Amino acid sequence: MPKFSLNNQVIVIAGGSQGLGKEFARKFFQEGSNNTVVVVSRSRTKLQKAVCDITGEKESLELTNGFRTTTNGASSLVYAVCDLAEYEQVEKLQELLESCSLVPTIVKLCAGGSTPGLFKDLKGHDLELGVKVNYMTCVNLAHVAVRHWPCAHLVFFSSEVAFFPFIGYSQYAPLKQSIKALVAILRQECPQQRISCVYPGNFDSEGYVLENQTKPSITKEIEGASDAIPCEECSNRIVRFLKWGYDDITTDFIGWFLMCTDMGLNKQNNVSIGWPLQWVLGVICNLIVVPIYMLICKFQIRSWHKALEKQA
Ligand SMILES: NC(=O)C1=CN([C@@H]2O[C@H](COP(=O)(O)OP(=O)(O)OC[C@H]3O[C@@H](n4cnc5c(N)ncnc54)[C@H](OP(=O)(O)O)[C@@H]3O)[C@@H](O)[C@H]2O)C=CC1
Ligand SMILES: CCCCCCCCCCCCCCCC(=O)[C@@H](N)CO
Repeated sequence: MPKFSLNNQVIVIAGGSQGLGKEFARKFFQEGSNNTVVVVSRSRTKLQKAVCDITGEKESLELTNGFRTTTNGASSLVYAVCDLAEYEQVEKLQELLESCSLVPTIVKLCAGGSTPGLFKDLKGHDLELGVKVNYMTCVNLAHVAVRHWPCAHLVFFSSEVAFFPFIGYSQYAPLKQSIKALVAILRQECPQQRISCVYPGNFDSEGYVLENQTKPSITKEIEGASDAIPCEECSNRIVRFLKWGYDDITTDFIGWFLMCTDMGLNKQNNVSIGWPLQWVLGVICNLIVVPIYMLICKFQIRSWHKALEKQA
């Protein structure tokens, strides 16, 4: 299994134009050496701005046929426009990388985002976007990676809601649970490949600011246990865990605790921090703490519905 290092890597960052993806790009570019960082997303303008922000240059470089990395040990940062929800576009991206003799050693599958709201209030378009942005981007890129880059370390980004889906996240949580299932299967099918999965709690990104504009108050209330941390802090924690060799990663205490309650058959071939403790704590909590919490939660949701009815 490859050890995680910030040096001498070829890194593809899906969703690298903003938020956590951009923060990872900055880290590899500024803190590491001899890296080739490729940030990938749909929006050319966002990508160009992200690259310029990180390099401090006026111009950004697009990955094109014939691109060659520098040979002086410095890192390069380039962008590639690709809607990762479209399989053909992901294949084109792979061909482009191959034409530049770039074989990724790390793939970060950071694209994702939610439109919180009650299921009945969401538009058909929102539902489709939820599937595409959160799941199709991951499954497409993972497929190309497994076929063409069997030595690459894959880092998936799910969410704490994969352990506990709750009111307001119908457009999002089922897809983050799907990522967890995909990861479990890929670990069995590709034992030679390092496959990590991060289950972040809230962190303060562009996407987080946007989702908060439509987030129902009850959703905010329940997820209050996961205070938003800065992107940089979030990426630092993730890097630390990856360096220690953990492959199931949470970014705050409540996330680690939620994982305890979900240690069943999906926890094979991998370790998370304090996993023996997680098994034991999980058993006890599922017997005692979870039933009490579910009652409290049920009560919170019922009061919220009642208050809403009164308003109407
Ligand atoms: N912020 C939070 O509180 C939490 C976030 N997460 C997860 O962590 C990851 C990073 O989150 P965050 O930084 O907040 O995300 P942001 O919403 O800030 O950024 C999402 C990125 O994904 C890209 N993207 C979206 N759709 C596509 C697509 N079809 N093809 C290619 N790129 C795409 C966007 O770029 P563009 O628009 O240019 O395509 C953008 O760069 C996500 O998977 C998110 O679900 C998990 C738990 C909590
Ligand atoms: C005994 C059990 C106690 C349980 C307490 C429950 C607390 C739940 C906290 C969940 C926080 C979810 C954060 C992720 C949100 C996310 O993914 C979005 N921001 C999307 O971008």
